[in-house]
Amino acid sequence: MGRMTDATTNTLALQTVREIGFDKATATRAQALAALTEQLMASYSVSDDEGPLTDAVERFLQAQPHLTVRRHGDTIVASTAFGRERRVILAGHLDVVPVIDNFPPRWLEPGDPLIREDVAAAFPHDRVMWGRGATDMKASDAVMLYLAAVLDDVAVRPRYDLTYVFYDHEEVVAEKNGLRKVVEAHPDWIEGDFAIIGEPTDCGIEGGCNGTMRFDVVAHGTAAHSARAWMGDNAIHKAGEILRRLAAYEPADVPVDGLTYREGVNATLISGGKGTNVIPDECRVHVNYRFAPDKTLPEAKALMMGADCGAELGNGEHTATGGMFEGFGIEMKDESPSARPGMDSPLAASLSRLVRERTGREPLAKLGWTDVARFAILGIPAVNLGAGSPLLAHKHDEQLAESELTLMADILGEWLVAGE
Ligand SMILES: N[C@@H](CCC[C@H](NC(=O)CCC(=O)O)C(=O)O)C(=O)O
Repeated sequence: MGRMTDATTNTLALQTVREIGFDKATATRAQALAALTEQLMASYSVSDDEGPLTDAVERFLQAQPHLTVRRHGDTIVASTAFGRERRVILAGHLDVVPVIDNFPPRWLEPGDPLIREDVAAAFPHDRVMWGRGATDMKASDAVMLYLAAVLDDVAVRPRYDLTYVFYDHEEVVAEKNGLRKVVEAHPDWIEGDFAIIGEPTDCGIEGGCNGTMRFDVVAHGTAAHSARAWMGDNAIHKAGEILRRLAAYEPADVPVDGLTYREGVNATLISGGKGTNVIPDECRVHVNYRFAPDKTLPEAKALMMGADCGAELGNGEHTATGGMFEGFGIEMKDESPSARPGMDSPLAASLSRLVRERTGREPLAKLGWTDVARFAILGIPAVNLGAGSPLLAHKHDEQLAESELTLMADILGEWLVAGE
């Protein structure tokens, strides 16, 4: 499913950087942010391989005397105890999607042909960090680690107590999500009045998030020799109807509480066939549905496969009784709810005001799925605010202009110190 061979993965994992840090006495803020970003990016951490990076993050946070550091699996939770009335959570995931010739990372100097035109146009004088995780979301992790080190209540006195969460397995099936596991095992570690998730937003605010569900749509047939095809029934040909329905789908823009969420239904993987001269008896189209926060998970499911999924066919498969894939087999793989924008909470509103002052940007809708949805379920208002363009997340040429690091550090540093 898009993963590299073990040999390639192992070679890349061996190149990983194992220590992160900067010299507090001598590094400027820009140097510290650049160093942390470089080290995080050079630490190979595709989902399932976050261990070495988690160890390095844990050591870095343990070296900060004002933090209490706890670990559950490959998730680190580091908290202050400044005695403030309210607590803000800063959360970032450490995993990245699989690399595609974009690891190890490197800095590109202005004028380098690998710098995208849109990035060069927006940041003509910047160095650019190129490689997997530049936007999703090691740049933001670097900024949050920097803040964790410097907001110590001695040199800088934050308005809030702070909890930093660096977690594993965000990019994959929900049951593996490290934040979910910590919330279940240690709910008292994740208490707070507001949360900021560093998913990429170009240093603007992105409110709420689309929900996501992934499932296989299955066409069945009968195997036979391809020289005697009439003895079988070709499942790959039948899957043409699944692709036709997908191609006919028109993405919808859905306004929710002032933000506009774009929905989507897309095939992301396809498989079928057992031999080059065998009529295939099964074809699976893996479908990803992104749905706006005006819909609950059951409502979204009903649109894809009917309100009641029909009889279990075995191996977890059901027949869709309605919706877009009516008549085909459905095997659910993963589902995560959407979250409404929540921009009316006082802390979200004040952060949003500061972002507007500093960048001129109005809040937008988060189109990917993020853990703001988890915080919403916990009753903790949350927004996405991170360095790097969300439009570049998961792309081969993922990249980040260096000044986004200082802009994010400026915004968060100022807001956490000045407060509401
Ligand atoms: N369980 C889900 C997890 C998918 C999470 C992933 N999130 C992002 O890429 C956020 C980046 C952004 O939009 O800023 C996603 O939305 O695919 C699954 O496995 O699908």
